[in-house]
Amino acid sequence: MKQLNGPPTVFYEPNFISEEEEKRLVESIYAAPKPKWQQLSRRRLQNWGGLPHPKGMIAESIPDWLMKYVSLLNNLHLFGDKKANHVLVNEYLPGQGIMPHTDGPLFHPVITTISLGSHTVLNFYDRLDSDEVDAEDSQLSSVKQRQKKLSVLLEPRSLLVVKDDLYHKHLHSIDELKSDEISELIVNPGDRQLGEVMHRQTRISLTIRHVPRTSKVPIFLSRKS
Ligand SMILES: O=C(O)CCC(=O)C(=O)O
Ligand SMILES: [Fe+2]
Repeated sequence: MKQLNGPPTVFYEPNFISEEEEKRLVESIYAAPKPKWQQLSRRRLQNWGGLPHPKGMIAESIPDWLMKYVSLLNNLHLFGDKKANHVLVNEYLPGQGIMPHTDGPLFHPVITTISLGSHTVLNFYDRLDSDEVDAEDSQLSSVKQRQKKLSVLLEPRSLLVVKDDLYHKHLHSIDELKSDEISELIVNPGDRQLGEVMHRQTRISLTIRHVPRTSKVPIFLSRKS
């Protein structure tokens, strides 16, 4: 996997999956029952594998069409001696994004992301001493004063792996834009020219992680479903 021209703890692999695989994944995600979607104010998401919670995640099995990719990453030993057991699906329409945040203590500090349908640009910021890191999925309001440190162009079908320092000491975000301009901050522009503008389409991301605290469903609960 390619190491980027930035901190040593970010890896990027273009065309990690094929167009056919991308198409199948998108179809399966949109075939999920409607209540599987959780609508946020400016994007929507699906949780697979359970709902991460400070008290532990009640593990649910991940369907085969998705488990295929979880196993693929596990077999690459990307999570050290851990195995990924959770997939967060985020859908972003053009103009949608995610505020600067850290993924917090609910996850083992390796984030792997497969992008589908569109490119986007993921930004990283230094964490300030005043930032509360231990807050769950801490969203920070003082965004405006924050300087972007680097950005990564995430192309459709690519895999991104972020870990260790970049996980703990930085925040990440996606700007709420309909298009992105190739800037000097992008560490992997490929053969794109500075100033080139890329228009976003609907993007779906699969964030595949290991949730350390899990518990089994109590028998009386599993019977009810
Ligand atoms: O969509 C992405 O690539 C990033 C998602 C993310 O940062 C998150 O859900 O915590
Ligand atoms: Fe995140």
